[in-house]
Amino acid sequence: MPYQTINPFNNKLIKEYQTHNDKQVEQALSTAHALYKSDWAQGDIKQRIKVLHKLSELMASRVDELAEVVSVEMGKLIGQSRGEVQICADIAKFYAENAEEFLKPVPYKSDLGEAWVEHHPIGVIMAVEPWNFPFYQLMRVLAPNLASGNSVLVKHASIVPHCAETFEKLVSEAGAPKGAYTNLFISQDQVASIIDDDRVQGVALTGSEKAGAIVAARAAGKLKKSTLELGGNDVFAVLDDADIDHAAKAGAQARVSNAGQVCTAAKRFIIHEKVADEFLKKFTEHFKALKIGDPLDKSTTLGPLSSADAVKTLSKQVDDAVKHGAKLHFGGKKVTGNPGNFFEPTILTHITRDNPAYFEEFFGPVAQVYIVKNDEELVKLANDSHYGLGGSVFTTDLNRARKLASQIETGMVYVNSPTDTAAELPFGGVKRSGFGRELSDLGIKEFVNQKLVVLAAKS
Ligand SMILES: NC(=O)C1=CN([C@@H]2O[C@H](COP(=O)(O)OP(=O)(O)OC[C@H]3O[C@@H](n4cnc5c(N)ncnc54)[C@H](O)[C@@H]3O)[C@@H](O)[C@H]2O)C=CC1
Ligand SMILES: CCCCCC(=O)O
Repeated sequence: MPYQTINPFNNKLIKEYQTHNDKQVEQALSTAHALYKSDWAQGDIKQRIKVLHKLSELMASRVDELAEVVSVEMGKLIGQSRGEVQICADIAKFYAENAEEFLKPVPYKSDLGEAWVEHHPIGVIMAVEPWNFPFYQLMRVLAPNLASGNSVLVKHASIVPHCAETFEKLVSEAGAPKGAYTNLFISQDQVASIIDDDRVQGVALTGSEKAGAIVAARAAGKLKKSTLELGGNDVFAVLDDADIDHAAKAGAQARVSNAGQVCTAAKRFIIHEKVADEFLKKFTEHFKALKIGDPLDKSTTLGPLSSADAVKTLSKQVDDAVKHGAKLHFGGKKVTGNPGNFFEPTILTHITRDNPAYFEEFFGPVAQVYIVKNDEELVKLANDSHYGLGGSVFTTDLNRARKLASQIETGMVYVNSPTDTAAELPFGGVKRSGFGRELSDLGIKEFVNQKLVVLAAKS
């Protein structure tokens, strides 16, 4: 698959990038491994933290320039792209300020003697990343691993090569030595060969279930650990005591942000029957008010999908859902008369469990609305999913919210807010949404050797 920059707003090809051959891959792997063996990785963490501080400063000082690269290449609204660049700067700064603390030796009380756990890098990590947050997904894997001393090789999605190349240049400009972070324009087969190589000790993937299953199986076959952050079908639950104006506005935004192409987007809206009519009316009003257009235009509130294929997939999913009995409450079609990859904001209701849509993730501005009688029905419906990534509960009763948050089978639950992300908070899911955690203290320990040392009490 070629690495191409095609602007989703008008489908114009901007640039095609040269792929890397096997000789170049070997060179990258050899350089990354040699760096892992060097004082850079094995020595004082301070030299690595200095690079993360610089990387954070570089990104924070170039928000507008970098945001435009994102919006032109994958269609994100310019304001949201700025937010993505800023959180990347925040993540680099977070690990610069906290990695030393996270990785310091941890003492253990034992009768066997003085005991502690040290944290050591394990080698070269292969990262496979998607297009939907083209800088954030890279920073999420680079920052903790650069801090711990692992070298990172990255295969980015084939539709965001300019983002991939730009990020690699930023890491180098921040002072990282060659081999610390290497972007590879390579094939899926080349990814498999890299995973097989003994110098690679871990694999991190964000993307689809299909890709995750293939890549994690390859890693497991070579007894290597992987972390997976995959699809989601997150609930947005609105209880009978919720602030409906707030929930309707937050819900619409949570569904259409990044044109709905977010693994933790609100996708299944589960509404208490007492407030269903009011919520649906207000939610629909917000969808009606959306303005499609150029992601670079600040007045645009709904951008294009990342590719023409993404529109085709979403359109077929909506048509199939209706064929199987779903009601099209609003929208439902590709936007015509426009060269861009635009799909109407859409609301589907009356989806029964035998409708394929019931279990499907819609990676676009398509909301599924369900109505329940009580909290018990809500939890049953919420957990009746192959996925388990994030979720939100809107209510004014926080005790009720705490109980529901504990009962919903996902990796993350937000109360009175859409699912979000921050450097200091773990991110990840369960079931077919994957395993492992990124960010926070959990993210930096996924690919370190947590080595026990014991000074025996009795010789
Ligand atoms: N969890 C998340 O944040 C994301 C989830 N997705 C899910 O993935 C679906 C498709 O989006 P895509 O970007 O096409 O996801 P994808 O899973 O096809 O691609 C993600 C990354 O994995 C790579 N990849 C795919 N198959 C591979 C293989 N066999 N071996 C090695 N690398 C492989 C891709 O080239 C890309 O770099 C979306 O509809 C959504 O369900 C997509 C983007 C982000
Ligand atoms: C702002 C939320 C980030 C979600 C990243 C993802 O879709 O994998």
